[in-house]
Amino acid sequence: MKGKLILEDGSVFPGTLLNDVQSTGEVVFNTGMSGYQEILTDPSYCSQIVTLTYPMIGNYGVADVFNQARKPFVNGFVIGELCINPSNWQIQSQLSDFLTENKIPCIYGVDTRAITRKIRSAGTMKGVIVKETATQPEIDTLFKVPIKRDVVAEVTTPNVYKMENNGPDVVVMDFGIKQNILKGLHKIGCNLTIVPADTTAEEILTMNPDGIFLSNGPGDPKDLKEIIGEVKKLLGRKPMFGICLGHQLLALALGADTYKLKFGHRGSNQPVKNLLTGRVHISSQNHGYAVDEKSLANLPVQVTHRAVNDGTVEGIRHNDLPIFSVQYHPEASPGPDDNTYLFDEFWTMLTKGE
Ligand SMILES: NC(=O)CC[C@H](N)C(=O)O
Repeated sequence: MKGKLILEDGSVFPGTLLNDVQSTGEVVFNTGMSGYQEILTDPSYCSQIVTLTYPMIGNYGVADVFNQARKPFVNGFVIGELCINPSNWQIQSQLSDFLTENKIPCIYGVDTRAITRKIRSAGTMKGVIVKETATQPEIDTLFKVPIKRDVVAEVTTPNVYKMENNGPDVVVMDFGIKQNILKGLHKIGCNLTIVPADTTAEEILTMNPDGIFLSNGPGDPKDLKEIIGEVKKLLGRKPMFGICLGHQLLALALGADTYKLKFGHRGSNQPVKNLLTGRVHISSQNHGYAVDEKSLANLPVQVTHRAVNDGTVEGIRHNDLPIFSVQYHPEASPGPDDNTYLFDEFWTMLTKGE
């Protein structure tokens, strides 16, 4: 069935609908050459319509091992060529079946590079996926659907659970955590207790962990006022490490500010400079917001990492307390493993308290 992606500014990108599902969401692009299943199941994309610049998608199928969450949370998927004869030794099913089973609206055969050029110049915007025959009132109704804001509540774990190990006890605040972050923390030996996003500082401190981890997650960090209040109460009590949304929440709790980037950083080869070592690492990224460097001026916080492409803040560290965080994704999935050294730094903090 023919369909189209329509952006808020009126631009139209025709394609073919994989299934009969229409959608509204914030349209964002990812430049990764592989990793479509990890992108689909990364909870940080909740409520967004994701378009991929790589021209052929689905060529190695899907397999459970790539899932980053219990299900995909994207609101729509816009791709170029949809591969229908995939091959991979781990393959369990076809991407098209995975999308249909999970009711993910998908439009393929679309000029996704044209969408990307549009968003890069005009900025991220709202869009809808509709059938070619949709009437103007139907399109208007879809555009009126607000972009969901209470997204962390949708993706967080409903219950506390554990991933046991012999090392230090770490409480993981789950704002929409990717599986590979849990694997990364577990691999270095951490004994993990994963708690829902609305767990209070008092509840966490009662567990008396050796450290606290703040996860990635969807949405605007400034919408999470209550969580920021709880994170504030945890500062200085335990070593803390934050990734992506967790980094933004730590910064906000420390008194800094965040802002929305024009079109975000989403891809698997984003260069980041470690200002402490001078080395540039290639990183996986997925963020639409960033910490405002000016707002750090009078805080006891230093910028440790910077995006090479646009100079924005990619990592911070507290001058006196064992607290650090990065905006990008050291756990990769998808992307390179250049940055797993950050898990080792957390380990040092947990075991030496510095
Ligand atoms: N991956 C993330 O944790 C993203 C954080 C936040 N939702 C952003 O878009 O900036």
